[in-house]
Amino acid sequence: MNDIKLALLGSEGVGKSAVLVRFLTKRFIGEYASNSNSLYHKRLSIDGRQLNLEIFDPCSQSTESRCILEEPVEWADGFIVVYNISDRASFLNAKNIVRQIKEARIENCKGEVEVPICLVGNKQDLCHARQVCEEEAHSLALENKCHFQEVSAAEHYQEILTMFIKLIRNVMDHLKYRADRRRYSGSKSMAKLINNVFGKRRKSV
Ligand SMILES: Nc1nc2c(ncn2[C@@H]2O[C@H](COP(=O)(O)OP(=O)(O)OP(=O)(O)O)[C@@H](O)[C@H]2O)c(=O)[nH]1
Repeated sequence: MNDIKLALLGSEGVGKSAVLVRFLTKRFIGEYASNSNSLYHKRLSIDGRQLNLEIFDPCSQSTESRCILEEPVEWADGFIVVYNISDRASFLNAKNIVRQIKEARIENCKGEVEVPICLVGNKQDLCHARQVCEEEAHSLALENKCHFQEVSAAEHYQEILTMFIKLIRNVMDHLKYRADRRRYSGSKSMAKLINNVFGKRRKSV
């Protein structure tokens, strides 16, 4: 069973919990009384593989909110960065969060730049009050090699499901790539070691 850890990040009130609850329960629940960070668990099967999914949903109002970007960035394998399409400030914050995730990964993971991220424009049903056009968000996603999806947690389930599945597949590929790279560099250093120990001797035989 593979463990996959995801974190939802974004400004207060953009609908992080609503997006997550839609994915987990297929339902939209208008208000959440949560005032603390939450960790959700879900088992699912993708491409014939059993996955153990853990999803971190931080609460913006919590006193622990200062660590919102510090801990999940090290902990998570993939990120869902949410903004509200009718709130430009939340988009600018999302942009900042994407940049911070990338910077933290470069620092913590020896220059690793590729991070599975999905940029999500929520509250698509409020398009009459739109402050962020789809093209602008799409360009931001392209620049940062992120997935991008506009959704409405209030109205639709399918887009949210598709978005999660895409991100999870991306995380699975990424984890496999990292494991292969580790194995390859491990076998390369083993080959070097063997060569150092036996190489010269072999020459002199
Ligand atoms: N119109 C509309 N409202 C939404 C949508 N998603 C969430 N909301 C509303 O936005 C408000 C905030 O939603 P939450 O899911 O609590 O947002 P959050 O980002 O988890 O908030 P914090 O935990 O405080 O950071 C609630 O009143 C939701 O009902 C949506 O797709 N459309």
